[in-house]
Amino acid sequence: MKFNTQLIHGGNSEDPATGAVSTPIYRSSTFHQHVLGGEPKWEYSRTGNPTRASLEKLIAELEHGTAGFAFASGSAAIHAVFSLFSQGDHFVVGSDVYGGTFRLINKVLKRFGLEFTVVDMRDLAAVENAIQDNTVAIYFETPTNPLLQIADIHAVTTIAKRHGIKTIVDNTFATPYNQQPLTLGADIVVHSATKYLGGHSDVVAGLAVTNDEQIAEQLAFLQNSIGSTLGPDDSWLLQRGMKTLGARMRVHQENADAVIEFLQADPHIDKIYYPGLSNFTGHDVAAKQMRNFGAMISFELQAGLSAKKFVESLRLIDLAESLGGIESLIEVPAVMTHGSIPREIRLENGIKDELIRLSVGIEDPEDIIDDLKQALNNLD
Ligand SMILES: Cc1ncc(COP(=O)(O)O)c(C=O)c1O
Ligand SMILES: N[C@@H](CCSC[C@H](N)C(=O)O)C(=O)O
Repeated sequence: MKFNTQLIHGGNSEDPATGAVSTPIYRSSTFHQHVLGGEPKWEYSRTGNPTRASLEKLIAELEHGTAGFAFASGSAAIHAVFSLFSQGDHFVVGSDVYGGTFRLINKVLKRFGLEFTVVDMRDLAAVENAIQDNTVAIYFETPTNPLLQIADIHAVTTIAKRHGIKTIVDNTFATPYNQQPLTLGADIVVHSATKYLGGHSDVVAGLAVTNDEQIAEQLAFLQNSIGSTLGPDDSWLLQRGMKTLGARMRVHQENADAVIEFLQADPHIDKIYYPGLSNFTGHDVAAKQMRNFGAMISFELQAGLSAKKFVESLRLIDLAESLGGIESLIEVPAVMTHGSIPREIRLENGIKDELIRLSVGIEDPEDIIDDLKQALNNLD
């Protein structure tokens, strides 16, 4: 089955109990057991729920994994994945990951004895040099949030395999439509499904996928033990949204291409961060490992122009945290999504105070561009 067909017919395309074409919402916390001490397929909804199971099967299929796991948020999925490891284990982490992931690492996981070295994932020598005797995994995003940096997944997983350690990739920005890290050697993929997978800014959810049987077994154990599972209503909503991922991504891309062309020509713009630009570091790697470059664009205005005035002047594009929804969203990472990272570390990692991040939606591109144009001209 090809990708778009899989989106629509994957998971449990027909409910085994009723033949329903849309997986029903099994809003039941527990299930009748016919035999005492038997091995029922369904026993309790934290352990397993048929609506969630359909979604978990679908994401496993889309990412070419063997097992998928749905969580109450992307952060919960990431937390469960790090919970696979133990006190004293060391990780190499990409220097540009979502601010909340840094917060989880620095304020929570370190308290439980996990150790981290932060590295620019574009520098493969630095990645290898950061590996220690107690390193167990490399964790990174590509493209990254918010600088759209590109890491060579196959090259990183080759290093990891050479050292007998695991690779974990946050595939939120690319989605399995544009990139499938497990096929490039990664062991675990995580998603904030709140973003492109859900696609309508109406559900908070997280997913993890693996093709390693042992990891799958442990993740099932952790998902049940920690209990941060996705409920049946949100599981249904997420799978419903995912059915149109391919169709949405095609329009997101067309619109992003148009917006890039506009931004490149506008005199108010100083710098654009977008892997589709041929002079952007990592462009060749992105072209090799991604189907297309996606619809996340970051940029900086010319010195002296106010990012605050610009984003507050927009009329159509919403000033809001999050991304990947059908509506265009804009934000200033230093103040909003990455505000939890101390300023000196943020600056060290290249996230300037005035950086602007745009998630290009699927509205008519002329309207998106007209709005950008009027807000930019308002700065004159
Ligand atoms: C790349 C990335 N990973 C993980 C997360 C965490 O996801 P969630 O908000 O669903 O917890 C986010 C945003 O929140 C993100 O942008
Ligand atoms: N205020 C939230 C930040 C949410 S960021 C959401 C998303 N990852 C994005 O990058 O837009 C928090 O403190 O967690």
